[in-house]
Amino acid sequence: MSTVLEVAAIRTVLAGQRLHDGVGFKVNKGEVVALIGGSGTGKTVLLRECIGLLRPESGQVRLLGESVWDLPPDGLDALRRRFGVLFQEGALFSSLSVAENVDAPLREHTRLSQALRDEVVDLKIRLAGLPPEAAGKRPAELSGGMKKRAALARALALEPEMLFLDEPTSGLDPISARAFDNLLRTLCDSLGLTALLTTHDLDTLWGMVDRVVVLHGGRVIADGPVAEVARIDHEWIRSYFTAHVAARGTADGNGSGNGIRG
Ligand SMILES: Nc1ncnc2c1ncn2[C@@H]1O[C@H](COP(=O)(O)OP(=O)(O)OP(=O)(O)O)[C@@H](O)[C@H]1O
Repeated sequence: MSTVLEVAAIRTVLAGQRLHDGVGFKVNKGEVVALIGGSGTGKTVLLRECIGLLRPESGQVRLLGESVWDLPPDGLDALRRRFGVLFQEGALFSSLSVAENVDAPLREHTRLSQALRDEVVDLKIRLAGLPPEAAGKRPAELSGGMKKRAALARALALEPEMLFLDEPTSGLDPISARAFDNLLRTLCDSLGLTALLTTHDLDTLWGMVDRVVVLHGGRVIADGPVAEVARIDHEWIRSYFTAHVAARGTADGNGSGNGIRG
C-alpha cells in the first residue's frame, strides 16, 4: 500500500510551549485517518504543518511524494493544487455565492473556460450533496451542515488526491453530522481519496474512519483501528473512550493496527 502522507519526528514550539516532541505517523492511499487528542494538544497545528501553512521547529512532512518543508514557494503552490482542505469554520468567502466560492480555486489555478468551470462547479455542488438552489446563496443564508458541504464542494474543486479536514462535524446536529460522515466516506471510497481529519466526534471514529492516531503529551501514543485503540490501557485513552464504549456495550473489533506506542 503506498504512503500518501508521512509525518516524521515533528517538534513544535509555539509561544514558548512545546507542543509536539517527535510526532510521527503515516497515512496510506485510500485511508481515512483521524487525529485525536485533548483540546490544545496541537491537532490543528499539526494539520497546518502537514499542508505547508505552519513550519515546525524540526521534522519532516512528506506529502504526495514531496517534502513539504523543502519545497520552494512555487513547488508548494503546485502541491497545494493536489489536496483539498476543510477548515474548522468552513472559511468560505462570505461575500461570494456558493458557486463563486467553489469556482474560486478553479479560476485561480486552471485555464478552463467560464462555461467549463460552470459545469465543474455544478458537479462539485451536487457531489457535496447540496441542492442546485444552494449555488446562488451566500454562506450566511446556509445552515451549518450546508456550509460544511459548500466548503467540501470547494475542497473538491481541483480533483484533489487527499483531503485534510479540521473537525468536520463540529457544530452539526447528530443527524447532519452522520450524514456528513457518510458523504465523506462515500466520496473517499468512490473517488479513491485519502483523508486526514481531526475530530472530537466519537461517532465519526466508530462509524467511518479506518485508523485513529492519538496525540498526547506531545507524542503519538497510539495508532490503529478504533476498536483496538479503544482497548488500550492508558489513562487518557481510557477516559476518552469509556463513556462511549459503555454506551455501546462493546469495544470489539478486528482491526490490525500498531496498537500502543512510546
Ligand atoms: N499560530 C499560533 N501561534 C501561537 N500559538 C498557537 C498558534 N496556533 C495554535 N497555538 C496554540 O497551540 C496550542 C494547540 O492548538 P491547536 O489548535 O492545534 O489545538 P487542538 O489540539 O486542535 O485543540 P482543539 O481540539 O481544542 O481544537 C494551543 O495552546 C494554541 O493556543
